[in-house]
Amino acid sequence: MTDKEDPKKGKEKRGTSKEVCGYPLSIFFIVVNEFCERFSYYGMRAVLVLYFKYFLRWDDDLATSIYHTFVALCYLTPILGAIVADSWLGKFKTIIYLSIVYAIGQVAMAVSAIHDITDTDRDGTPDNMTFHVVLSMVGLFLIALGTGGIKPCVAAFGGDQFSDHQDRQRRTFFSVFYLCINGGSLLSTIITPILRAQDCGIHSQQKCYSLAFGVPAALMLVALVVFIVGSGMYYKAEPQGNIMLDVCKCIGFAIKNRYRHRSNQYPKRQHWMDWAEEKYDKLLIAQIKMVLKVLFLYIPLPMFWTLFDQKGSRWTLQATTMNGHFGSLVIQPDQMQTVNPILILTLVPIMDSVIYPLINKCGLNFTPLKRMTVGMLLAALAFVCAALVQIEIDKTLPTFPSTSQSQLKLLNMGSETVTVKMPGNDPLNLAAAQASNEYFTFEAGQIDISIGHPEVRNTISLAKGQRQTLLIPSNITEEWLMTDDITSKPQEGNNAIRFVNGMNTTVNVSIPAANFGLIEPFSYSNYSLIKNGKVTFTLWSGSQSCEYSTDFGFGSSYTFFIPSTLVFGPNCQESITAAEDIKPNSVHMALQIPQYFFITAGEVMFSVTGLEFSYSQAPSNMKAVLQAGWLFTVAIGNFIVLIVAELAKLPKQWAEYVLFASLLVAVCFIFSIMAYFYTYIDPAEIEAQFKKNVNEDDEDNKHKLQKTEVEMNKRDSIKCHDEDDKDKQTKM
Ligand SMILES: C[C@H](N)C(=O)N1CCC[C@H]1C(=O)O
Repeated sequence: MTDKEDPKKGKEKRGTSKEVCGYPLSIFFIVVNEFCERFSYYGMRAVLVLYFKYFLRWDDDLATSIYHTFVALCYLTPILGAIVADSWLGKFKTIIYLSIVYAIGQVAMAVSAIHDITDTDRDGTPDNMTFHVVLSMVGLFLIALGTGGIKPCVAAFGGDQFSDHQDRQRRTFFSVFYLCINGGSLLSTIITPILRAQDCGIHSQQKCYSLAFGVPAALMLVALVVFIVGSGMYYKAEPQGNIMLDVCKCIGFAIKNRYRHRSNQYPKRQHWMDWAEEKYDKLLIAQIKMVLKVLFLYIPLPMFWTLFDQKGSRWTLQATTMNGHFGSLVIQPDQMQTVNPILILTLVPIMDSVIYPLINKCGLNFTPLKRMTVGMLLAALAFVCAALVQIEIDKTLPTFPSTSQSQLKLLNMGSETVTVKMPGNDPLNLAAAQASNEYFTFEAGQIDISIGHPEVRNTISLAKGQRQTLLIPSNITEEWLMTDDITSKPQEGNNAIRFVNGMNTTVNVSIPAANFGLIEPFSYSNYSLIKNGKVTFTLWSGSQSCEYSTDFGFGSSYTFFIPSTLVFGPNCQESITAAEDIKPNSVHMALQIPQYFFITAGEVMFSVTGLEFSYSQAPSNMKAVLQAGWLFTVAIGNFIVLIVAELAKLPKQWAEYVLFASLLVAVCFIFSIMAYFYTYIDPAEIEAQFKKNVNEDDEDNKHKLQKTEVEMNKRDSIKCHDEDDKDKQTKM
C-alpha cells in the first residue's frame, strides 16, 4: 500500500521532522511566510484606493467599487487554489507556483505606479494612462489569484505538519498563524502609507506609489524564499487525484439515483448521499458527508464578515466626524483601523493562555462552535457601541437645511454696528466685522430684509437646501452679495476655509499647502481644504504682507474676514475675524475603542476558531477545500457590504448600525441552533475505520479464497487419486 492510499501512514512520517518544544520545526518557515505574505497583501491594499484616486485619477465611486471587487476576488480565488492543491499539484507546489504569480503581480503594480515611464513631456503626470491602468489591473488580477490561491493551502499545509496526537500544538499553531497575519497587517498598514507620502521620480518628483507597492513586492519574494528554504523539513501530503471532480460526480449520481428511486416502493436510506453507494466507494461518500455538514454550518457566517468589514468603510467615515487629538499625537481617521491588528496581537495570547483555560477550569465545555457563537454576539455588541457613539456625534453635528429649507448667515463687512430685521426673528445687532453666530432657517423662496438706520430694504432669493451668507457692505445702499456655503462636514477630517475681502484693494492669501488666489475687493475666495493643526496664512496686498495664525481641529469650516481697517505689517492677528460656519468635531476618537475592542474580541473567538475548526473537521483529502470554503464566507460578507451600502439608505447612521447588530443577532441565533445539532468528528479516525473495514473485508475474502483454493486442491487431488486409481485399475 502507498502513502497516497493510507492517510495514517503519512501521519507517522510527520513525527520524523525535527521538533522544537514539541512543535515541528517546519512550521517556523510557514508562519514567517504568512507574516511576509500578509505584509505584502495588506500593505498594498492600504494605499490602493489612493492610488486609484490620485494616480489613475478615478472618481471616488469607481475607486471604491474596484477596491471592494478586488478584495472579494481575493477571497473567491481560494477555491481555485484548493482544488489545484487537493486534486493535482499538492499544497507545497501550489504554494510555490502561485507565490511566483503573486510576486509577479506585485512587481507589475510597482511598475505601473512609475509615472516617469510614460511621462514624455516631463510634467509629472503620466501621458499614457491606458498603460498604467492595464498594467495595474493585470497586476491586481495576478495578486488576487496568488493571495487567494495560496491562502487555504498555507493554513492547511501548516495543519498537516502535526501528527494526530498533537491536537493542542495544532490549535496553538492556528493562533500563532493568526498573530502573524495581524503582525504583518499592522506593520504594513503603518509603513506603506509613509512610503506613499514620500516624493520620488526621475524627471519629476511625485508621491511614491511605486515604492509603496515595491516594498510589498519585495516582501512577497522574501515569503517565497523563506518557504523554499524550509522545503526539506515539510511533510508533503500527496494530492489524491481529481478529488473535486469525483466529489461532484458522486453528488450528481446520488441526486440522480435518489430521483430514479423516488417511488415509495423503495426503502428510504439514512442520508441522501447513501444513494451513491451503488457506484461509489463508502469512504468517499463518508468524506463528502463530513464536508457537506461543515459547509451547511457555514451558511450564516458571511454576516459576521459583513459587519467586520465595515471597519474600513463606515467606521472610518465615522472617525472623520470625530476629534483625533491624543495629547500631542494626532490620529488620522483611517489610522484608527490599526487598532484591530494591535488588539489581535494582545487578545490572542490572552484568550489562549488565560480566558480559555479559565473557562475550562470552571468546568464549562467551550466548544469551537460555542466560541464562534460568542464571537458573533461580540461583533453585534460592537455595532451597538458604534450606534451609541453615532448618537453622541449626531448631537454635535450642525443641522443642515432640508430640501425645502434655506439657511442664512449674516456678515457685517462695515466698520460700524448694523441692525438687521428678518421675518420671524427679533432685530439683530451685528458689530463691525462680525458674523451672526448661527444660521437662520427659512422656508426657501424670497424674504424681505431691512438693514441699518435709515432702513434699506431688499428682497433676497434663498436657494433650496442651501446655506448662504449675506455679505453686508459698509455702504448698505450698495449691492448685497450672497455666498454659497458648504452643506456637509468636510471629508476625511479636513477643514474647509475661505476668505472674504472687505478691503478696497486686491488681497492674495496663501499657506505652504494652498493658495487662495487673488481675492478682489468686497469679494470672497473659494473654499480650500486644509488638515488639522496650526496654520499660518500670509496675506499680500501689492508688496505689503502680514501673517495670521490659527489652530484647526477636524471637520470644521471657517470664513475669515479681512476688514477694510486692516493694517499690513508683521502681524495682522488682531484684525482678522473668524466666523465658525461648522464647528470642529468634538466627540473624541477614543470613544471608538470599545467598538474596536468588541469586534476584535469577536474576531479572535470567531475567526481563529473557525480557521482551526475548518481544518480539524475536514477529511484528509479536502483540508484545503474546506479552508477555501471558510474564506469564501469572507468573500460573500464583502459582497453583502457592497449590496447593503447601495440598498440600505436609512436616514440615520445609528439606525443602520442597530439594523446590522440585530441582523447578526438573528443570524447568530440560527447558527447556534445549527451548531447544537452538529456532532464533532475525527475525520482521521473515521477514515482509518473505513480502511480497516475494507482491509478486514479483504482479509475475509482472502481467507475464504484460500479456503476455497485448499478445498478445491483437496478435491482436485482426490479426483486425481481417483483417476490414478481408475487408470491403475484399467492398466491392471
Ligand atoms: C486583519 C484581520 N484581523 C484578519 O486577520 N483577517 C481578516 C480576514 C481574515 C483574516 C486574514 O486572513 O487576513
